[in-house]
Amino acid sequence: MGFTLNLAEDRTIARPTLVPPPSDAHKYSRGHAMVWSGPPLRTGASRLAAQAALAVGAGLVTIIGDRAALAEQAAHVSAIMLREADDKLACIDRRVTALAIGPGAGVGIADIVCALQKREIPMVLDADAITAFAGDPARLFEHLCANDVMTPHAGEFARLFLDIDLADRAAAAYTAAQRSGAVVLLKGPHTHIAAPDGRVAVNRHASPWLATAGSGDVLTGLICGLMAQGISAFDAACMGAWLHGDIGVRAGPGLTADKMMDHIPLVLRGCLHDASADDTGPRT
Ligand SMILES: NC(=O)C1=CN([C@@H]2O[C@H](COP(=O)(O)OP(=O)(O)OC[C@H]3O[C@@H](n4cnc5c(N)ncnc54)[C@H](O)[C@@H]3O)[C@@H](O)[C@H]2O)[C@@H](O)CC1
Ligand SMILES: Nc1ncnc2c1ncn2[C@@H]1O[C@H](COP(=O)(O)OP(=O)(O)O)[C@@H](O)[C@H]1O
Repeated sequence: MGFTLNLAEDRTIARPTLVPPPSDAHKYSRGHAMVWSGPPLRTGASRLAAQAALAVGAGLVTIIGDRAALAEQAAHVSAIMLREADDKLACIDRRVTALAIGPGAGVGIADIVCALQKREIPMVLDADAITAFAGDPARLFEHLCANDVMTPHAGEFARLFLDIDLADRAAAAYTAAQRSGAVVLLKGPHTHIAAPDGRVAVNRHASPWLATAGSGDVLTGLICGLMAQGISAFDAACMGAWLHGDIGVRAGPGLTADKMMDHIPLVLRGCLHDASADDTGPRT
C-alpha cells in the first residue's frame, strides 16, 4: 500500500516510489503502529520511534507503557496517543498492525517481547529487545517469523550471533536471517538487509551525519510505520533504510535525531510517483 520498493540489479536499494493514499482513506486504513515506551527518564528513544512511525504515514501511532512513563511522554507528544499497559496486554487489539519494541526499553524486556510475539502482529525489534536475549538467543528465535524485523548495530548483532564473522556484513546478515527466521537489518555506513527466504539488499544511500544518538531509534520507527501500512517486513526494512539515509543526506551537518522528523515530508515528497517537478535532489 502506497510505497513500492525499487531494487537495482546488484540489490542496491533505490528511491522508493510513493503513491498518495486513496481519496477514501481514513486513519485506520493507513494502519495503527504501536511503540513500547521506555521507563521514566528513558522515554526519549521510544518517542523518537513513535514520531517517525507517524511521520512516515501510519494513520495512528500509540505509545504503550506504564503510567509514570506515559506521564513523561504526555509532556512531549500531541498527535501520538498513549495507552497504559495492562497485565494481559489486552489493550493491544486487532487494529494494531505493527509493533516496535526495544529503544530505551531496558534489558529486562525479554518476557514482554515473548508475550508480544504470540500476538502475531508484525514486530520491529531493536536495541534492548535484542540485547535482552544475549544469553539465550534461541529463546528469541523460537518466537520470530519472517514478518518480524530485527535492526541490530554491530554490537547488538554480536550479542545474538557470537559466531558469525562481521568481516563480510552481507553474508553475516544472510546467515543471521536464516538462523533467526526473521528479517535482519544490520546497521552501518552501508546497511545490509536479509530475509529468511534468501532475499538480500544493501542500502548505500546514507551519510555519516547519521552517526548520532537516537538515529537508529528513528529507523526503527520508520520501519514500524511502513509495516503498519501493510508493507511486508523485508520491503519495509529496505525502504526504511533508504528513507533514513535520505534524511541524513538532506539534513547534513548539525543533524540530531529529534530534528530528523522535520525532513520526512520532503523525503516522502521526493518519492512521489509524480515528483518530476520537485527539486528534492538526485534520484539515486
Ligand atoms: N535519546 C535516547 O533516549 C537514546 C536512547 N538510547 C537507548 O540507550 C540504550 C543503550 O543503547 P546503545 O546503543 O547506546 O548501547 P548498547 O547497549 O547497544 O551498547 C553500546 C556498546 O556496543 C558496542 N558497539 C559495537 N558496535 C557498535 C556500533 N556499531 N554502534 C554502537 N555501539 C556498538 C560498543 O562497545 C558500545 O559500548 C538503548 O535502550 C537505546 O535504545 C540510544 O538509542 C540513544 C538515544
Ligand atoms: N558512518 C555512517 N554512515 C552512514 N550511516 C551511519 C553511519 N553511522 C551510523 N549510521 C546509521 O545511523 C544509525 C545509528 O543507529 P544506532 O547505532 O542504533 O544508534 P542509536 O542506538 O543511538 O539510535 C543506523 O541506521 C546506522 O546505519
